[in-house]
Amino acid sequence: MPSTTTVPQKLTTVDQYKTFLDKYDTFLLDCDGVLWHGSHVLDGILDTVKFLRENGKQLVFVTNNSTLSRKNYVKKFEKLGIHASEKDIFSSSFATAVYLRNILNFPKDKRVFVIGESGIVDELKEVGIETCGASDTGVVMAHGDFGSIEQDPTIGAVVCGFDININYRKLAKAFTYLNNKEQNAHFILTNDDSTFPAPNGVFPGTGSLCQPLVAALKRQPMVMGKPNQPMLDCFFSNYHTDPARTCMVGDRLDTDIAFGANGNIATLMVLTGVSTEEEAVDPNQPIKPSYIIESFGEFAKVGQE
Ligand SMILES: C[C@H](OP(=O)(O)O)C(=O)O
Ligand SMILES: [Mg+2]
Repeated sequence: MPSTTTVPQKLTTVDQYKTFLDKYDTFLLDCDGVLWHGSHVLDGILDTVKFLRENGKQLVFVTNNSTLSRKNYVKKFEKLGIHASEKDIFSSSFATAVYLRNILNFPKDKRVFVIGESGIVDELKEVGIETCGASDTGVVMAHGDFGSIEQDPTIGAVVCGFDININYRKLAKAFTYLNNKEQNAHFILTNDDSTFPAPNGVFPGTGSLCQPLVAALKRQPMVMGKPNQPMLDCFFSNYHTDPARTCMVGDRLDTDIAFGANGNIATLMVLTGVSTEEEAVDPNQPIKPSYIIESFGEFAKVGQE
């Protein structure tokens, strides 16, 4: 149940895998660091997904990666050999759109300035929210250009997600809108993952990219993704699974495992992403996984017996 167990159980044998799998009907699967690194599917994942589905398990994908919309995630999954439908994919860009529309009731006459990629733009468009800023990609500034950064009263929120082409101009515009106290624009992060795993290591993630704004504004943003309430609400308002037979599978203690703990479901931490086994068993670690396994692809061995 809640992932604050004192000692996580390390799964290492096929018998232990079987016993574990028999306990759960639904698996919430993190993507980066569990299923893949970028566009490189990890060993055993395709066979594991096939085996679990053949045995009636429900797989739902929950990713803090805001760079794609759910529609484009479906295409990514298909390209990588995994069938997935939009309703089974919860991305932080989707959670952001749901939050702006349903919780903030975002005004029709306002726009969102985006530091981020198409995932945010497309998901906000899906709920009828106009965006700007994404087109600033590649637009560099010269020291004489500060005059081109002007107030914009139509901006009701700044949303910051992973933006591989983040630049000073985007930060200067976002700062200008957020620093205008009368405008009172919302400051929203799709997720605050400090890093993300790529095939050749970890790199700065959204939580690191937005720090210039946090420092300049002396203001903390609202964060949508795991382990926070907007992503929890997004999943649990769409899926009514039995918490006792639902397990979150992730590679990060501070997002995935904390998300499972906040949702009062069991958690399985894999060692193919960011967090390490040493961190997970550290007595000072506040949130511990229920279980640990080398990789999610290990479960393919149950099907190969
Ligand atoms: C952003 C990305 O999200 P995930 O798919 O792991 O939630 C990551 O930080 O690894
Ligand atoms: Mg991950």
